[in-house]
Amino acid sequence: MARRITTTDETEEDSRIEPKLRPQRLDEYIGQEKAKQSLKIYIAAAKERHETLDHVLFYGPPGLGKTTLAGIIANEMGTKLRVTSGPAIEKPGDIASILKCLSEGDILFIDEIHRLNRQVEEYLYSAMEDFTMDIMIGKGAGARSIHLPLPHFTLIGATTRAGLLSAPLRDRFGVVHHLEYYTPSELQTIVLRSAEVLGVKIDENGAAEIARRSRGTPRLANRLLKRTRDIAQIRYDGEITEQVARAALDFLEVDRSGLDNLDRMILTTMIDKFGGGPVGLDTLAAAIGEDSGTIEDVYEPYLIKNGFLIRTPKGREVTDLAFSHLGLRR
Ligand SMILES: Nc1ncnc2c1ncn2[C@@H]1O[C@H](COP(=O)(O)OP(=O)(O)OP(=O)(O)O)[C@@H](O)[C@H]1O
Ligand SMILES: [Mg+2]
Repeated sequence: MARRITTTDETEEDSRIEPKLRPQRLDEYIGQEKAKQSLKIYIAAAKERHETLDHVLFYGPPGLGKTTLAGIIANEMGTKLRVTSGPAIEKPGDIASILKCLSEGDILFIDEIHRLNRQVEEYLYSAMEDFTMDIMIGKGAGARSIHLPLPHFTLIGATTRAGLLSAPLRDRFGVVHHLEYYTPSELQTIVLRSAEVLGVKIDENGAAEIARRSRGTPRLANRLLKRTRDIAQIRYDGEITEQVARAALDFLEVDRSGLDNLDRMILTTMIDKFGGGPVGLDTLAAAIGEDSGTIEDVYEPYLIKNGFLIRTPKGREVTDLAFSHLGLRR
């Protein structure tokens, strides 16, 4: 299936443009007030004591700003950021060489930290807790383990699902924050800021229209801004007004609630073929030609969160809101 414009996963285009759009300081970071306020305090306190910040874990859906926050923390602490990811660290030797190269106060960012393998994870425990590591020297009968001190560092972990982290690893983070979906008004501010960085002409209402259709996700807001800019430039006079944004987003088939064709297809299939449900997940999957795991993990959460779909013991059911959104009657 073709990639959806509404995906919140990082695309190749996103990774080219995102570094430019990432806020560098806490004060430029919009929304996530709770996380921001507590980080502000912890950072100030650690700096005043000339200590490193406690290990930090961010969890929450893709594209909400976990990587961005890791960079901001390094900037605010005035330290170096070393970036890696769970799947990139294959063996204990890999993590040992990363840890060996850290300097006092450095920040180590491990993205997708739930994907660390068991052995690597166990290795991290002592590094996080007492800033030491045990390494094996030699082989066979002559092998011995030596105990090495490490510099004090801060580990920042990011994951989309905290539930996938083992308890011993989770417990070693002193600061844990869940990132929340953004409100339309926060996203509007983000769109206006990104437009400024990219040199795109846009007015308040144009930004609000993009924000409403961005599924609470800055990554998607930025992507829709870029696509809308292209359409504004070719079909209109370049400036994104509410009317231009509306026309562009309709053209991109992202509707006024942020639903795309696939979302609407799921809802209409449920209505046309199953009278709106309840319908079992597997039956629905077969009807739309997708596997049930993908429906459950990727397609359905946004529909459920926004009240278009509910899960009942008998299966999935569309709501009155879905009927009225599609202009249909029960
Ligand atoms: N609070 C914010 N203010 C402004 N821009 C933001 C904010 N949060 C995220 N962004 C923008 O959204 C984009 C995606 O953010 P980021 O890469 O940090 O998400 P993520 O949570 O790490 O996603 P993933 O789970 O896929 O790694 C970035 O380009 C950044 O510019
Ligand atoms: Mg990230």
